[in-house]
Amino acid sequence: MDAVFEDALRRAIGGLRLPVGPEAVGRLTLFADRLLKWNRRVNLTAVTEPVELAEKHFADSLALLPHIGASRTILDIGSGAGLPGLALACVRPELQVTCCDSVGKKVAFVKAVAAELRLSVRGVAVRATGVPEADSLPRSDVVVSRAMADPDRWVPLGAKYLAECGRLYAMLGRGAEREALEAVGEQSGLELELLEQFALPISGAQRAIARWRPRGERRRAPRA
Ligand SMILES: C[S@@+](CC[C@H](N)C(=O)[O-])C[C@H]1O[C@@H](n2cnc3c(N)ncnc32)[C@H](O)[C@@H]1O
Repeated sequence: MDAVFEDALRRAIGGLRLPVGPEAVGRLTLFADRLLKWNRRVNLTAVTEPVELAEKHFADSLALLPHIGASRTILDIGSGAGLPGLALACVRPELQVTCCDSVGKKVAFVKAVAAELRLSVRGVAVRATGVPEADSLPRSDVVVSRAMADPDRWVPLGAKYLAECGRLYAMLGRGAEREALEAVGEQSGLELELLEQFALPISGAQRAIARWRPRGERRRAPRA
């Protein structure tokens, strides 16, 4: 992977004030290098321009870091080539991360990079159906999807995988409407706890992170 990617990644991480050390930048750069190499024979991503890849995929995925606190387990449903799950594990190797996707070749890629980096990331090739045991997917402290489905479809599905005191996240593009996110949460017994709208620092592209908690749970510093 070239220096252009690494420089853009550092700039984007700095602009978002994310806690990412030099060793993690090294792991993320290796991840990006393998992504572009695999992408020549297996279609994993449409974004191959280094600055765009660094900012719009990698740094954007890492925007979840300040929110996950002391959580120990993360389930990324529809992780594709490992975003955000594998990227988060590059920065927080102590996390137990499960990346799931219905496309086997994407999961094969995640498994190969996780093995090379010796990260505790489990790849599961399955179409998540909302039944954790049947899907062989763990209930987790953080259940997240990025660009996987509209909140209307994601929230009722993702809610089924929450561990006790867990938090459900959606990583969204522009156009996240608070009222709609509140309503979709209510239908699944959840309460919208956070909606953070932000701009990526290089392109100015708009992003949002939404977080729901089980309704009625006492407000506290979340584990997630
Ligand atoms: C647009 S891609 C996003 C990939 C990745 N999260 C990212 O941000 O680059 C959506 C992915 O979700 C996967 N997907 C959609 N529905 C799924 C389901 N029910 N279970 C598992 N994977 C699913 C698709 O196979 C696809 O790889």
